[in-house]
This record gives sequence, structure tokens and C-alpha cells, in this order.
Amino acid sequence: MQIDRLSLRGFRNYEDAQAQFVPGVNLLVGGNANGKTNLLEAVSYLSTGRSFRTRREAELIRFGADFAELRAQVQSQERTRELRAVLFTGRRPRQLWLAGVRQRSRAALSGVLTSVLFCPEDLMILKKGAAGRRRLMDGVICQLRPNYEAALAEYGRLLDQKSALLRERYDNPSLLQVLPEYDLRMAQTGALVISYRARYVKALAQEAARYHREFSGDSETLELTYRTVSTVTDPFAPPETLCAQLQEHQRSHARAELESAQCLSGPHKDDFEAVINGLPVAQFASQGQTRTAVISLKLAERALLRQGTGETPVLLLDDVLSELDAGRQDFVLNQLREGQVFITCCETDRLTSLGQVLSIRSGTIGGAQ
Ligand SMILES: Nc1ncnc2c1ncn2[C@@H]1O[C@H](COP(=O)(O)OP(=O)(O)OP(=O)(O)O)[C@@H](O)[C@H]1O
Repeated sequence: MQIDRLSLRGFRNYEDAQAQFVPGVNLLVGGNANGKTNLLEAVSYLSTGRSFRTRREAELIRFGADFAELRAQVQSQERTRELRAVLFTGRRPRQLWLAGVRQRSRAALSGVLTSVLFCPEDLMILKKGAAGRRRLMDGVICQLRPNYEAALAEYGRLLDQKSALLRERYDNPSLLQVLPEYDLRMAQTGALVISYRARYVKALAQEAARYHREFSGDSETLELTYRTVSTVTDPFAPPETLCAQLQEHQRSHARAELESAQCLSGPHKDDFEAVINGLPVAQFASQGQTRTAVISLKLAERALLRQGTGETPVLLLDDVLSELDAGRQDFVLNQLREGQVFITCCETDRLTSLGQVLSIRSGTIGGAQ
């Protein structure tokens, strides 16, 4: 899987820029605030149909412009196709195009340009709340298993509806009659969600542990443990067993749910815990250790996607080397030999030999040097 060409019009600080990429490493080199991360964001947007930095798409459009257009020629699934996204100011919805055909949703782009991104904000995945960790788990399983995406979407819908029902029960007490039906469907769908997550986190944990051990020169072990609803004794149990255990949890929380008017029971609160050398990353890991663990997770994600799809995802690395000692930097650089990679850096000394250098200056992309 690779991007051959990219063209940006009115995207962030790019007025009108084009670039050609090589199949291996593409180094985006430039001083601060010149547009390196913006370029990664553009590639990531074409891959996922969303920005990794903002939910407000208007921010992506160059100040003063009416629209932004992103185009890329992509090789994947044994074809060469054009991906195009057009974003508008105001209320007009954005457009996604594949091979000249307008697509209804971002889901239609699945598998066309798969990417794995590391950006400095990802360091918070292991330090802050569980939502980021759930996004990481769910993101990869969705890319590998369309059935999971459907189950997760169904669970989300049920959760929203049950939450609304709990909130509105005083105004409309008859709503409570349908609560048992919601509980049953949430337990059934929740059991599927847990099954997938348990298997995926196990696979992710094995790969990430392998990378982390090598990354740290054999001095650290990284363990990931999936955490779900407390009544679930074995997340690998058959879905019928999981469903019964989820119902047990619902029963024990029924009163609290009514009192708090919140949905307290179910895998929407799932998490995974990361531990290095026996100590939880969230409380005890150093900056370098945290970075090592997150990069290991991302490399594990790339390996799982490669195993699952037969194609190596494009790797997008923003400011990946800082805070790492020389040995750990060398480990990262060694991982760049496979697949197409975009990596940002401010200076080139150590890196120029790795691949094509593209100099990024005030929203322009200089050719190969
Ligand atoms: N919608 C926009 N229109 C015009 N310029 C924008 C827009 N959004 C962001 N910018 C500008 O883009 C620049 C930031 O670019 P980017 O984040 O890609 O920098 P960078 O090269 O990665 O820098 P650093 O090395 O500091 O991380 C800023 O100067 C910012 O003002």
C-alpha cells in the first residue's frame, strides 16, 4: 500500500502544493510551524475521512479560502486509484471521492489507504482516561472486522437510547416498560463487543510486548490487560456466557441506574491497563518509557493490520524521536525499512540516508534532494 502523489489546495497552510512520494521513507523536514504535521494530517484525512487533530473541519480550510481539496494517487488492493476529499466552509457537507465516484460515507474508504499514525498527543493514551485506549482498540478491530464495526455501532445506538430513556423517565414513566428489552439487546451486543476486544487486546499485547522488549534493549517488559465489566469472569467465554454475566451486572446496577439516570452497566466503560516492569504506566512510567510503550503499540497495530489485510499500512510518524536515547532512536529507525513511511523532523543529519527528503517551508513542499 502506498501513496504516489498528493496535491493540496486550500488545506491548512497549503495554498496549492504537490508532492511525489517514494515507496519507502519520506522525510518531511522543516522548521517549526512550516506545515509538516499539516501534511501528515492531510494523508491521515484521506485514509480515515477525519482529522486526528480536530472535529471542526472548518479549521482544516486555509484561512480566507472557501474550500479545501485533497487528492492522492494510491496503490492498494492491486489497483491504482485516486482518493479525493473536498471540504467547504459553511454548512455544505464535505465530499469524499474514490476513483471518480462520490462515496456516501467514510466507511466506503475502508482498506483503500490504511494508515497507522503516531503523534505526540498519543502519549496521553496511556496516561489519561480510558476513552483514548478504547478508541485505539476499536479503531484497529473496526479496520480488521466489519462485523465488529456493526456491533459497536449497534451498541452505541442502544446506549444512547437507553440513556435518553433513563433521563426522561420522570416526564414519561411508561418508558420504563421497554427498559428490559434494551437491557437484553445491550447484553447480547455487549457480549459480542467483549469477545472481539478480548481477542484483539491479547493479539495487540503479544505484538507490543515483543516490540517493547527489543526497543528497550531487553530491559523492560510491557504487559497489557483487558478490563471489562466486573461480573465477566473470562472475556474469552462464549457470547452466551458473557451475555448472562452482563445481565447479572445490569441487575445489580438497575437501581443505581434509575437513581443516577445514567447507564452504568456495559462495555462502554471498558479499558486496558498497561504495565511496565510491574508498574502501571499511567502513574510510574518516565516520558521515554511511555513513548517507547506507545510506539510499540503503534508498531503492533501496524503488524496486526498487515497480518489481517496482507498489505502494510502507511506509517505516519510525527516528532517520534524526541525524548528517546540513541539506542531507542536506532530501534525506531530500524522499523522504517518496511512499507511506506512519512516521518517529520527538524534536522536531517542522522536521517537523510533513510529515504527521500522533502523540505517543507511555509506551506510549500520541496522536491527530492
Ligand atoms: N486553516 C489554516 N489556514 C492557514 N494556516 C493554518 C491553518 N491551520 C493551521 N495553520 C498554520 O499551520 C502552521 C502549523 O503547521 P504544522 O502544525 O504543520 O507545523 P509543523 O511544521 O509540524 O511544526 P512543528 O515542528 O512546530 O510541529 C501554523 O503556522 C498554523 O498557523
